[in-house]
Amino acid sequence: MKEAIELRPSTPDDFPAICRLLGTVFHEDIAGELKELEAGVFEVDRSLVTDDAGLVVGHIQAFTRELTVPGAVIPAAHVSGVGVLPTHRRRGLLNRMMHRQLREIAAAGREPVAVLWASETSIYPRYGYGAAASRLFFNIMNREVRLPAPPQEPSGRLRMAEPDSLLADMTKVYEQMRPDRIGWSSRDDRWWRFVLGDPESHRDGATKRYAVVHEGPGGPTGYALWRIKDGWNNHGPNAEVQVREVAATDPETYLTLWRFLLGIDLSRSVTMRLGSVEEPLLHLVDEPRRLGPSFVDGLWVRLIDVPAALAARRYATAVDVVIEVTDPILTQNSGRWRLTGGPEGATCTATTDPADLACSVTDLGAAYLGGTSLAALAAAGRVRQLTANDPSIAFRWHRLPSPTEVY
Ligand SMILES: CC(=O)SCCNC(=O)CCNC(=O)[C@H](O)C(C)(C)COP(=O)(O)OP(=O)(O)OC[C@H]1O[C@@H](n2cnc3c(N)ncnc32)[C@H](O)[C@@H]1OP(=O)(O)O
Repeated sequence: MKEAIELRPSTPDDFPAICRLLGTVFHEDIAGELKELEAGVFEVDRSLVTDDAGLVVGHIQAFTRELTVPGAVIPAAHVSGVGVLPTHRRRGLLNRMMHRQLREIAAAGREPVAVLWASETSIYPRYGYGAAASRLFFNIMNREVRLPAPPQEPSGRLRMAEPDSLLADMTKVYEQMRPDRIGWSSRDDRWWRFVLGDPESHRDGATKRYAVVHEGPGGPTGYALWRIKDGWNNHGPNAEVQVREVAATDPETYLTLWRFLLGIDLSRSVTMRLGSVEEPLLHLVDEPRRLGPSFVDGLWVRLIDVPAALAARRYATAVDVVIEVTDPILTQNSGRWRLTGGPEGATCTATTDPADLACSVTDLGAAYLGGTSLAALAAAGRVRQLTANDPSIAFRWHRLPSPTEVY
């Protein structure tokens, strides 16, 4: 018998209904420029809807992008646009969409991992997604922090212009940095348009987006994107500089960009929602506490193909370990896997040898980018270390993951 609510691939004709649905569940109006931005990255063949007698009541999609992981850049399904209408919630529709999507990604065999940003942290562990990367939220009292003095003879200059006109420079900087920045996603032209998109509805009373590029003798070495929310109170000017992204290929550029952002006239605070947990700013200012940093979860990782994913990244130290994995959804991942490798590469094969470590696919996903320590998960009782062969250090990396964008 046909199920009352059908789960089916989307068609191009579904797009307006999908926008209405996502607008409803995320409490915003997806129209105008915002709808165009969504259309620009929409991949109809990676979108599923649940359909109740012709009405789109649920949606899930994936984007085809790359992700930087320790020592490698790999294909990763970027899952997004998950929603179920309030009239149809808690009837298992997300369950159905999520299971089917995971199976389809696995069957296609292209992407060893999937990633997402979670609207609520309790939703995704049940589907094998582990919290793999944190981000830092900064709320900076910019008049109360000092940066080191600028160099006597700066090696470059700042050039402010319309963001679109700086696209080539920003792309150059981003691509130079991306191979070594764990958690960064590839950005083709469509994704740069999405990142630079500036719909009025996202400004919340702030200005349009501004951009500045730092130009060194050999070309662009960094850029920053921000808006300003104007404000005045009894003390006078009280504007907030809202920093979206700062990318710099060298420390001098980084310092120059932050000196510029922290010094914008009439501002009394600078905020940044997607700071790296290793943001160099923490080590530059004289009063790091005045940066007002707070941790939040960022990127969630799901290992689609455990052996392929484990072999795709590199390891900080030599590793030769047997991991027993449980995966109730993609059951082909369940079993014992021998991971052998180190900084130069790795292999991972099925084994019948006894396990050194036992964990769920969710916890392995959490540890995959080197941002969550297996030892910390073991201390929480989520990972079981069964022998003295502990791969915790090998799974870390010289940089912590620093995802840059919510998609
Ligand atoms: C990657 C992204 O796009 S993140 C964005 C996710 N979307 C949103 O937050 C938009 C608003 N919320 C929604 O649209 C819906 O509530 C959804 C999509 C989160 C859940 O859809 P539903 O169809 O109600 O979920 P479903 O009935 O399949 O529930 C699956 C399980 O998740 C749990 N669950 C569902 N939503 C939530 C939630 N918001 N918080 C905690 N647990 C949840 C359910 O309790 C259920 O648990 P069980 O399997 O132990 O019984």
